[in-house]
Amino acid sequence: MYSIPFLDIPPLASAHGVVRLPGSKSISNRALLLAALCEGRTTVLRGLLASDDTQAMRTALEQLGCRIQQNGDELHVTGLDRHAMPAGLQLHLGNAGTAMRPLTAALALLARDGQQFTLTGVARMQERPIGDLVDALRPLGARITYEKNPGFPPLQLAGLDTARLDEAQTIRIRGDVSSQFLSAMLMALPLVAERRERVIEVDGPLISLPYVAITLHLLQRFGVAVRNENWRRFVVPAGSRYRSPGVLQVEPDASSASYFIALGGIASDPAQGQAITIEGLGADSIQGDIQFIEAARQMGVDVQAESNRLVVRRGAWPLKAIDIDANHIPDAAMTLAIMALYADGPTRIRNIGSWRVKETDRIDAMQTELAKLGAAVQAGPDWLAITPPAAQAWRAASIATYDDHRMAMCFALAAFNPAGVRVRIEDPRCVGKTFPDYFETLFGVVQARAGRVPVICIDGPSASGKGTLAQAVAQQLGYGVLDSGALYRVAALAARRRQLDIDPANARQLAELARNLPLCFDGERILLDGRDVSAEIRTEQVGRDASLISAIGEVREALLDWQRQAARLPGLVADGRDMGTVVFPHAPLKVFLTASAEKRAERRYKQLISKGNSATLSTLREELEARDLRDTTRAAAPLKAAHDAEVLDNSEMDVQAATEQVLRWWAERQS
Ligand SMILES: Nc1ncnc2c1ncn2[C@@H]1O[C@H](COP(=O)(O)OP(=O)(O)OP(=O)(O)O)[C@@H](O)[C@H]1O
Ligand SMILES: Nc1ccn([C@H]2C[C@H](O)[C@@H](COP(=O)(O)O)O2)c(=O)n1
Repeated sequence: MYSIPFLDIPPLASAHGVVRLPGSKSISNRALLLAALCEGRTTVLRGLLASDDTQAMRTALEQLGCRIQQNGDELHVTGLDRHAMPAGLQLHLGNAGTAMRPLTAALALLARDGQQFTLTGVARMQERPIGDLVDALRPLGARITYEKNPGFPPLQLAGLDTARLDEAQTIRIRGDVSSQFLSAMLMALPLVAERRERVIEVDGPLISLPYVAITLHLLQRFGVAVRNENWRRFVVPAGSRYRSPGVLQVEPDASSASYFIALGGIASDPAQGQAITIEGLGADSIQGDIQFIEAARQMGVDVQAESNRLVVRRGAWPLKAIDIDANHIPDAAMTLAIMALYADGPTRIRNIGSWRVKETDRIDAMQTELAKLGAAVQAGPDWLAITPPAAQAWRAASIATYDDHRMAMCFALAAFNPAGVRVRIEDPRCVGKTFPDYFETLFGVVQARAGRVPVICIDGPSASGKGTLAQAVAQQLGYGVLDSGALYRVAALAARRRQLDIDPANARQLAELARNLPLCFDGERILLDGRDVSAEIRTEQVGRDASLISAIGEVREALLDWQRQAARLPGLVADGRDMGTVVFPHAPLKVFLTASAEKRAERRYKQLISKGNSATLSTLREELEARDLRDTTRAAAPLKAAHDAEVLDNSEMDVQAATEQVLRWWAERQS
């Protein structure tokens, strides 16, 4: 997950490959709750989504006394003992509507007389309506009060007046604000349907009907067969009781699939045999958002839906503009708004009033952010119309995401714009709500325009601080880091282990060894022949050997592929001696980092002492100067500043100041 202030997505050209998506949020949070309501029984949930919203539900259930154990990809949930639930709890549900609404209904009916719970969430959750659900629960005897604003969380629950529960007639609920109110009631009513049936009638139109279908499907899996009378009236039969299904497999999220369906339609080239394949989700899905496929097809995308897999290719290009009632796919419909940028005319998305009460007012947010890219956008109370920008009228934009995961995910697709401008996604961490690895998954199947992954080169002499600076810059930008010196160190160590003299006379064997290094990067660890050598390669002895082996041209040539392969999206910071001159000559930013020999020797001395090694300052300085001499005077790729490098002397500069300077240069290059 990218926990950085912004993520710059460079211009992208194409996409192909296979993706596996995380579990459905809607199914995951319903399944967690229903498993918790199976008193004493254990349910094994497979493929459950791990995200901010499911964590909110999970934490709340654990606070209530539910036992939840992770076992690899499985979650073992043992149902709550309703009589042992601790009272006086405050449950913080973040911005998870799929936790707030169903837990409100379930706890309102589960709580004993006088047993208190507070349900709250982040600021935006406190602006998301819940009054219709509370109004439906009160006639049943649920004691619920608003802590701040009437109609909105936080809520105080204070148990159930069972006398009123017995008297209660048909429950009425509005269906036109959020279908979660109806779903929440449907999941809560089996808790009080032991002796008599419970009936719900929907007032007004019912929106987002497919989400109610998921609820009914899961209720069935958990042993409760609700009678659905034409989506207007629902009957929970007398004697209903939750029973664990044993094992429940959670499908990949169909709303999350919409980004990759759009991706295939925008960026895979069928002439080159390219496609995006989505595994584990297909025509048999129980999720309403699977109907996004139809909308994508209307726009000209070629989608082949097998029972458990989708294969997506670009069909019509440009995409076809459409006019669509998207009430049945409100979440996935946001992706249509981005696809509209690649269409042959204005696209109109109608009947999406529920967007206004989601994580943010999505109609306003979409209108504002699409306009930044150059689109002409009109909006009404429940519709949006998007006219795409002309090919060269696209503008580079910094997209605000409003703490809304879907804003971040769908706007990433704007990076395929024909003008080749970059797209900045602010607060990319917000995707943690439903798809923490969204950007990693995306970058796994897309290619940068002209193969140009952004690379920042940092070259310079030993102990100038290249590695430290590279890490700091990469962290700010979410880029990967190439420590090319480590490759020379590993090659030298491998040669020593094979008792191969580091001598130009052995150039051929050394190069062969370097080309086929049995090397593996495992996070911070470097494994050689399967053994962790991360510490061993940092010794002064290996440093000396690395300096010798790096002077052999054939070895340098052999290590080129290793280094170039490190250039992966969203970008790379490469540190070494010849990053800017040889390995990445087209890099848009090259920094030559230097400092006086005195300062560098001092830094190395402190570094070694702090790690418990013995060292003397004068010897270190001599060795450092000898290394400088070898590195700068060797014939093969000597250490020198590239002609177009920015020279940065950090003798009197701390790491933060140096990092800020490099980020300033990078920002200039971007604009
Ligand atoms: N600007 C700076 N001011 C003070 N200390 C620094 C600065 N930059 C780096 N250092 C410290 O200097 C030491 C050496 O830094 P670092 O390992 O990043 O250098 P390097 O150039 O990558 O070295 P090598 O080429 O040998 O791998 C580290 O302990 C680091 O914390
Ligand atoms: N691109 C590179 C990186 C490193 N080297 C040489 C120079 C050093 O003597 C040796 C070890 O590098 P360090 O880990 O200290 O940065 O490898 C090089 O020639 N080219």
